[in-house]
Amino acid sequence: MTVFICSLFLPKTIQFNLPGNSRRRHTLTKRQKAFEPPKPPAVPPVDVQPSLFTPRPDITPPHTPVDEPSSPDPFANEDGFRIQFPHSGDSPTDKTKIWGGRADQPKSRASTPPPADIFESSRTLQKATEMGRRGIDKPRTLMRSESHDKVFATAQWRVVDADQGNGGLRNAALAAARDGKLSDYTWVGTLGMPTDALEGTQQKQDIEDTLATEYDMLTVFCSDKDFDGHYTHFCKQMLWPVFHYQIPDNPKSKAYEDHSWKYYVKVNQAFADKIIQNWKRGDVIWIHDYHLLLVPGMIRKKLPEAKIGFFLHVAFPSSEVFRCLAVRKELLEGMLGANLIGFQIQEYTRHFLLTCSRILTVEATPEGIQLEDRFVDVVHNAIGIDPVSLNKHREENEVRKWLAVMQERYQGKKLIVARDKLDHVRGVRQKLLAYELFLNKNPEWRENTVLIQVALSAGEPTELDAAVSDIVTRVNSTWANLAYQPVVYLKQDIDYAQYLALLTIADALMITSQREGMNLTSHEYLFCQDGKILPDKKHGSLILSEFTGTSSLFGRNELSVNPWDYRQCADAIKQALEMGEEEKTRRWEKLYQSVAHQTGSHWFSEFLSHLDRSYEEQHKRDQTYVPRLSMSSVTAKYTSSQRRLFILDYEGTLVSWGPVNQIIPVSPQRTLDVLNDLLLDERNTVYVMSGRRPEELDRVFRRVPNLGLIAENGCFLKDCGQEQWVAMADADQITNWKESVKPIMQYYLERTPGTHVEERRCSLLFHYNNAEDYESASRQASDCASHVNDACESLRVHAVATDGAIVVEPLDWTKCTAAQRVFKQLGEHMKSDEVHEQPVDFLMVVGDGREDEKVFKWANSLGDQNQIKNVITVSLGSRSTEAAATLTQGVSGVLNCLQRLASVS
Ligand SMILES: O=P(O)(O)OC[C@H]1O[C@H](O[C@H]2O[C@H](CO)[C@@H](O)[C@H](O)[C@H]2O)[C@H](O)[C@@H](O)[C@@H]1O
Repeated sequence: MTVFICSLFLPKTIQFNLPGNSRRRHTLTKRQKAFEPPKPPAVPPVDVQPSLFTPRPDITPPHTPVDEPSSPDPFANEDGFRIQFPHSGDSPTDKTKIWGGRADQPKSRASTPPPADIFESSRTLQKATEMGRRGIDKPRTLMRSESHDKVFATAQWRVVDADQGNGGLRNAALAAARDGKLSDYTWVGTLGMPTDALEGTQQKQDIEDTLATEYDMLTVFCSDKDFDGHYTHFCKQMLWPVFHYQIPDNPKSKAYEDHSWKYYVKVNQAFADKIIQNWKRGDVIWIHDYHLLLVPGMIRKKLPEAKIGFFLHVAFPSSEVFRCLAVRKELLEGMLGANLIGFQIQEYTRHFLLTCSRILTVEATPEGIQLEDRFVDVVHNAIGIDPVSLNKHREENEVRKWLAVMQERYQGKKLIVARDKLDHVRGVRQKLLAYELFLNKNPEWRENTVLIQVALSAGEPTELDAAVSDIVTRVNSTWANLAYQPVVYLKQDIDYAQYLALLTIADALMITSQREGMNLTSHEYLFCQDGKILPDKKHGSLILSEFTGTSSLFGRNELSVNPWDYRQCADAIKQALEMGEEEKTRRWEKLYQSVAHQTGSHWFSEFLSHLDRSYEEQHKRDQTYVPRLSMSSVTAKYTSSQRRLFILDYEGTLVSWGPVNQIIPVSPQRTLDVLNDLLLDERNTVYVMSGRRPEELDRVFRRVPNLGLIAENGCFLKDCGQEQWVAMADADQITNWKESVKPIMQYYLERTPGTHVEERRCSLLFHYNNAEDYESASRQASDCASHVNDACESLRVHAVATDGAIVVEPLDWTKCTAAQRVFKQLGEHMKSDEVHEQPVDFLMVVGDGREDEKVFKWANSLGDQNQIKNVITVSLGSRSTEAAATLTQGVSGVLNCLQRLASVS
């Protein structure tokens, strides 16, 4: 059994040894790489603040990017997108490596050809500058042309760690494998670099083979243009902002444009195809994140039996935001191809369930989504870090050396640190403004506090870069002096050793994301603050945005802030720096517990075990798995029992479905005959259950004396042989919620021609089957349902979608509660009877709908607990079911079955 871990980027990629590239670079030892002397930049970088940080002769600070003259953009493709190369925003991966650009990789062909006078070398350097990477050796001048392609087709290459992708996921998988929780696994993903130039070459085949055989990695190749449209445009300009609440009301938002959708589909399809080609029965497929939302559905179409998990690492927004996406249905349907969908925290799970119920008009329960033919489990399970590897790496010499440099450099200063990707979502601008306010308000802290902000480029320079740089300049020019610089702003990444040193020496970490799925930097910070490496620096404070997933795990032991509230953030900085040791330790200990408990390895194995359970459970409910009812077995059980109880659904089971909005005057004679025949045997008790009103059922069954009736899905009960109906539901409660729901329904009614509202005693129905425009009416109906569910949550009612109608009904009285009452009464009735051990020794439940599932479940549990010797639960139709048997011949199959039982003695 193989576990396929599918993420957009493989943990490995390819580094080419290009002619003209310095060979020295490839032969450097790890140590040499870390301490190689810097090459001074040709032009001082514009966006890096002059720093007082004087390097010691044996330690090399990072290279600063080189400013290149601006030139036409050869990376723009025909759709006007710009090729961008992704890079990591979570913690740097835990290997010392060159945080290099892509000088050594093929250029994308997604763009139109560059003007002849543009040399690739300058483009490469510009890319490196943009990407904020470490200095790179200048390759020989290359044109992006056939000859350029040939260079790549023949160049030597090697497999290296990729610096893009999800570091948290990678670390969790490695940790799970190390801990023995994951044995045979194969990664599926792209190389995260342009590959058109390799097309048709032996090189490409060799790379693919090497990754497959030596690294257990399946490479997904897609054209540069598809990748660009998928990642740079659809993922980064549409999904990423919307998933992080950058609402398309903003005139600059691109969320309404969908011309890059086709690239998103293509890349998702390439992933699905790769997995389908390699899948074997019993394999597990686990797909990760918002880049691959369609893959579960695409695989499900081809492999209905596959075990598929999906985990969303980023936030899932409120349904009000998600519904702005033009392809909202397709995205949700894609995700619902999985057996289990995971989110980081409960809030995202709730949003997803509600969004599905609104947009797809499907039934959402707290456990998941009931589709017509399948159930999809939905769960929240937060990712964590890997303390074991973190512990190992922070012991390394490089970390200690950087600590020594920083201790000396920042002696007597309080350090607030941060490392974020520079996009709007991460709230770097808000953080700097809050810091500025803090310095303005607290003169006593000026000259004693330094904010070290590492900012990773998020692609092209934007207005945000300029705005952030302006604030940095303003703060520094206001408060700096010859010996002090209040903000150290590094618009580039740092290596892992520096990162760990930064987290260890900090007095506070400040995260002000406007939204973020989780935030593992804060976990790593807490871990590094245990005082093991620097005993006199420990238990630093954590200032954390309340809009991160992590914040919901930390129980306010962090200094929780709203990043939009600058004053509060500024006060939090002061509080962090002035907090007494005792309070710092108390808070840190609690936070550390969460981090240590919820590790990446734990997350990984938990999800996979949950997927196993969901898959098994869903298969039990699967129509193709649930066996057909065996007539001989049911007959044998029937004849061997003395006290039989039948609970039979009415419409769809004993008669075909009639128009829901019309009163049915009579039942077909055959149904009435079969029921009467069953009741001829006095060992039989028969109840019919329905969503219909009591008076309707009275009319329909007036010629079946001794029949028990359950009306309005359990709100009314009429026992066998009784004249009177018993109201099960609390009348006041019903009146109360109806008062709230009616105006909501009225609102939608007025806006949707051809719909009507039906009032039953205990439920309200919004019928749209005969609407003039069915499509738009069904959207209105979903909105109506979610409106009711939002507004009436506390009133113990819920709105559910049925075929052509929204039904609002109470949560506390169901067909199941009525069936339980019937069973209880029979027990009480028979208490004094010593002949029989069980009040009922045969229970048969037959149904076809959503409301019948609860009755099946309850009945099965009575059988499991041995409270009833023979339990038979039978479902009709094609929905997934809790029933133990199915009948495929519809109503006539049910009537034949009951008739046969009635005819045996
Ligand atoms: O920038 P991308 O390549 O599109 O990827 C998005 C981000 O993915 C990873 O972060 C996400 O997963 C983390 C672990 O579950 C979670 O902590 C974070 O909140 C998510 O956004 C990756 O670590 C980031 O660098 C990427 O930007």
